[in-house]
Amino acid sequence: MVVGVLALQGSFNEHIAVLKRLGVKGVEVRKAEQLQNVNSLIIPGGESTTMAKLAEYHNLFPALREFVKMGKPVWGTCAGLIFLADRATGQKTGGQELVGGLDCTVHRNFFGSQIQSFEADLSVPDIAAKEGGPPIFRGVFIRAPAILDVGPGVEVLANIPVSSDKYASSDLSLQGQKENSDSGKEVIVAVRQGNLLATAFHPELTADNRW
Ligand SMILES: NC(=O)CC[C@H](N)C(=O)O
Repeated sequence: MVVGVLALQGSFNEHIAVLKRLGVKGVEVRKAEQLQNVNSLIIPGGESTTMAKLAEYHNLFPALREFVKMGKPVWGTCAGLIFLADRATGQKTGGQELVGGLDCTVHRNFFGSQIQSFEADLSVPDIAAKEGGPPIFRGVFIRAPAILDVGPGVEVLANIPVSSDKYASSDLSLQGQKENSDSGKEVIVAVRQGNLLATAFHPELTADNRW
């Protein structure tokens, strides 16, 4: 198995290092034709507008869309999640091109600016059931996006509580977002839809390899 890591910008080195740790061959992907030599792909975190500009410059979008459509496994982390989403809000003026394929709406920089980056324990029962280990995963959120809604074919793998002021100032209050058991609100931060996996956080920056 050869895993490609989109290496235009962002945390691609960190993903390659984890793959190495797992004994999996990871290769950097910068050109469309390199996608033909990999079985699956990781789209790393970084800055999605910059990454999209670089992908556009290298004419990568058609090949990336084709890769997703072919049903090959693709995992997007953070900016990579934004790439995979069918719909995005909170974009810079003029928006940005998306690969799409993942039936969800993602909100860029949902939790605020860079200094509002944080770590949080996430409840991950599905991951624990499939991969073993504790039912908790330490999520590293760096100027992270959040998923505001998902289509019926999307499996939610992790949520995070959102404070009521954040909730009131976001698009969420309009969308009847799910309430958690403590009557707080939550947003989605990890999903799976068939061959696509997406996380708003950065598992490659932790020692927990389950994702
Ligand atoms: N860590 C990340 O990938 C952050 C994503 C970034 N805020 C963006 O919108 O592209």
